[in-house]
Amino acid sequence: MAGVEGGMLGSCSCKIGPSILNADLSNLASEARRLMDCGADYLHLDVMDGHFVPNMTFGHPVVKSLRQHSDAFFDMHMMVNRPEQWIEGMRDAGANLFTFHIEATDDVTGCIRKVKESGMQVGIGLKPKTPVDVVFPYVEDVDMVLVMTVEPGFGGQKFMADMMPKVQALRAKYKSLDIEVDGGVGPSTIDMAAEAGANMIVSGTAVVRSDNPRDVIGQLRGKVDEAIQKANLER
Ligand SMILES: O=C(CO)[C@@H](O)[C@H](O)COP(=O)(O)O
Repeated sequence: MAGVEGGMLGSCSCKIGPSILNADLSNLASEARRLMDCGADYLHLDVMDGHFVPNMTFGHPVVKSLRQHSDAFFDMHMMVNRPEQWIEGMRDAGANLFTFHIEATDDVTGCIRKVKESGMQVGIGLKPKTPVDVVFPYVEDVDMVLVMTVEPGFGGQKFMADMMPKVQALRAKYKSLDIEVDGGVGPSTIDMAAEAGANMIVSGTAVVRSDNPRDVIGQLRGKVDEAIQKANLER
């Protein structure tokens, strides 16, 4: 079973992580199995506290239960205020990657350090209105940067193409950084994300509501692999 030691980041290869937000949450274990069996590389688990975002989902007790049924790499997207308070709980629940929002804490450096000390990998997320340069001072210390391509809080929203310059700016500066995009990503928008330089692709509605999630995951992977190959040839 994958625990907090389960490393996956660092190679800047294509990874597809379905978001379970719009899945059947009453059958989380079978949804997790279904998505991993369809070729997902990891699961993106959206934690919302009703304060940082106007929606609520679940916390570490649910993650701990899910861990009993899944070996998947758990990417925790912590849409919560004061993320520090949930580090230990998520680590004990079996989370692998703890991604907090830069807007959610006054102590970004301390939060990064605490996540690392817990043994989990660490990501920093940026809401759409947050400029990308605020994350630059921390990039060398984290495993991944998440560029939100919708306002966090709900699945099924429209992809914000105007977030792509942030991805491009990060990719131009950090060739081997894992860059994740999240929100409205599917077969009709993946080209923009892939060409901008994203390599970790969160896709919720487009995958979980599809009649053929395997095919959607394959399409997303194909576009990202193609863009990575092209970028490597151009270097
Ligand atoms: O974090 C969020 C929303 O806050 C995302 O993970 C979305 O839930 C992704 O779902 P789609 O936009 O792909 O439906």
